[in-house]
Amino acid sequence: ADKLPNIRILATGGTIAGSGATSTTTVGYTAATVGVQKLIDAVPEMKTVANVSGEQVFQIASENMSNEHWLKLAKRVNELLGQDDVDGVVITHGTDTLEETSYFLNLTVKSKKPVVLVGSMRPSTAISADGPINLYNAVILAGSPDARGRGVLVSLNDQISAAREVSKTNTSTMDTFRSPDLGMLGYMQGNKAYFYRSPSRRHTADAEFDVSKLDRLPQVDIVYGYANVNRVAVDAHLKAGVAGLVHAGVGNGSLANTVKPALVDARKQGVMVVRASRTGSGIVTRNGEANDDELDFVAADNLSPQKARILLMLALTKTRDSREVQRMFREY
Ligand SMILES: NC(=O)C[C@H](N)C(=O)O
Repeated sequence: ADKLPNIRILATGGTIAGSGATSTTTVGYTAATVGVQKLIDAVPEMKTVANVSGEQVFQIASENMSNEHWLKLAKRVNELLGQDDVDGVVITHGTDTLEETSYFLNLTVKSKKPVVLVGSMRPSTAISADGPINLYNAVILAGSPDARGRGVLVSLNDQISAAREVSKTNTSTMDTFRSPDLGMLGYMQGNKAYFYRSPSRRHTADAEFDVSKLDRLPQVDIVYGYANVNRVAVDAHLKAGVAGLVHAGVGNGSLANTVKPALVDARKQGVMVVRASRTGSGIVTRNGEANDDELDFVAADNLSPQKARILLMLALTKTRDSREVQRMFREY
């Protein structure tokens, strides 16, 4: 067993650690009830592919994920990856915000060692639960030399995806994790990881963000665009003292006449404004549907509003200069 990789499993909750009333309960179950040792014991096959040990970092349904959870997790991952006796980390996580935690770690983990996020769509008590096979594959992936240096990875449903691109796209099917337009990085098949490409934006060891000394992050919120929208939400966030706002606009990040003046007011008060899109794919062009140079706004590139929020929070830990923030949105 000497040559097997040492993989630490950090458990955070979610449906993968959920249980239902019966084996046919696949909705209306309770997330985050099963502890990490039980998750490991359910997949004894892992012992043949890695030396696995577990640790419960917290135990929540991922709709309750917070900045504080992220800081705690990032610090722990960095601590572990700094140890010679840890070759990779697997994080079990609820699927609702899995894409957000992955991108946060993609920007804050300081190592080339593999970090793999995994979840499931069916609770552990269900017929054909997907958690055990997903966990098994995630452990193999985290122990694969080929996974090194590719940024934080997400693996469910026999697929490998990049933290920056992947999103939960369906409320309940097992093929819910997709990277619209850009596609996955590879497959898990026959106990092996197969890669076909790598993310091209900066990440992990090459990222400039450092959360090691932070115990909170700047407040950044999202406001949504839709027909008949008004400025109430922007004003409320402004009043609450937000440091940044991501506008999940229609189309190419368009701003309604009713909302634009509110965002201009926000910017004048020092709030950083990022224009994103609610469409789910594509680039929000700088100076496209709004004159960002003149308004001093930032365009989100092709980051979803929820991922733009994460990059903006981390950007605001380093700068209050909108051009510098725009540079980061080009590079990460
Ligand atoms: N499938 C899941 O994991 C959903 C659950 N609500 C969670 O994100 O924790």
